[in-house]
Amino acid sequence: MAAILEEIISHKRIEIKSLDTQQIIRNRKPVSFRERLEASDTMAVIGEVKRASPSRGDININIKPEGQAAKYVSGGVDAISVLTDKNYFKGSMRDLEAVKCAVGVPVLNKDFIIDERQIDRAYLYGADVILLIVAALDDAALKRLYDYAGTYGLESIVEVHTEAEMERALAIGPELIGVNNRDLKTFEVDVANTERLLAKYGDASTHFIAESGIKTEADAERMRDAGASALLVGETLMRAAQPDATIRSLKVPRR
Ligand SMILES: O=P(O)(O)OC[C@@H](O)[C@@H](O)c1c[nH]c2ccccc12
Repeated sequence: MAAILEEIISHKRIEIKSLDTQQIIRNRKPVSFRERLEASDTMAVIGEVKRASPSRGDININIKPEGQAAKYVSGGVDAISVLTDKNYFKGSMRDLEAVKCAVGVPVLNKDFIIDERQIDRAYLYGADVILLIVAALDDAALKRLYDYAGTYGLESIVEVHTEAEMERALAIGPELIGVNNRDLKTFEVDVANTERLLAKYGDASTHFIAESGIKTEADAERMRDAGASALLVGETLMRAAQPDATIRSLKVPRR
C-alpha cells in the first residue's frame, strides 16, 4: 500500500476506536446518484468540498461548506462530495451535515472507510453515497462494507488506481467505479490513467467516474472519450472565482 495512504489508514484505525456502535433508525431514504447519472445526457459532475489535502496543503480552509455547495448547485452539479477527514484534509462530519441541509442533490461522504461504524455515521449525518478505496481494504472487507452500505440504501463508489485494483473492484460487481488519476504513492496526477484503465476495462457494465486533476473542458472531453460518464472535481472548483461557470463548462455532452 502506498506510503501516505498507509499512514492515513493507521491514523484512521486509532480515530475510529472512539466511534460507538449505535442503534440507528433507518427512516431516511438516500438520494440516488446513479439514477441521476443515468438520466443525464451530459457528463455528470461531482463537485467536492475540500479545504486542504496532504499533497496540496491548504486549498481554501475557511470556506463555508454550505455556501460553496450552493454555488455548485447553481452550476448544475449532479452530486457534492464532502471530505470529512480532519487530520489530513481539515474536513469534518459537520461539513457534510451542513452541505446536506443546504442542497437536494446527492451528497458523498469522502473519507477513508474501513469499518461499519463509519458507514453508520455517514448515514446518520445525511450521506447518500460513500467512497470505498480498494487500496485501503482487503477483498473480504471491501465486499462486507459494500454490502453493509447497501443495507442503508447508500450507494458506494469503489475507487481504483491500478489494473489490479480494477480487477478486485469488478469482482464485487459495483454499479459505480471511481478511477483515481492521482497516484497515492507519488501524488502524481495524470488524467491518462483513466484513459489507460478504461481502454482495457471500459466495456464493463458499470459507470466510471474519473477522479482528480480535472481542470478544463478539454479534460472533460478526454475523460468522456475514454468512457467516463462522471467527473469528480475538487481543487479546480475550490479555487475557482466562479465555480458555477466552471461546472457548466465541464458538463460536456455525452457521446
Ligand atoms: O482535487 P482534485 O484533484 O480535483 O481531486 C478530487 C478527488 O478526486 C480527490 O480529492 C480524491 C480522490 N480520491 C480520494 C480519496 C481520498 C481523499 C481524496 C480523494
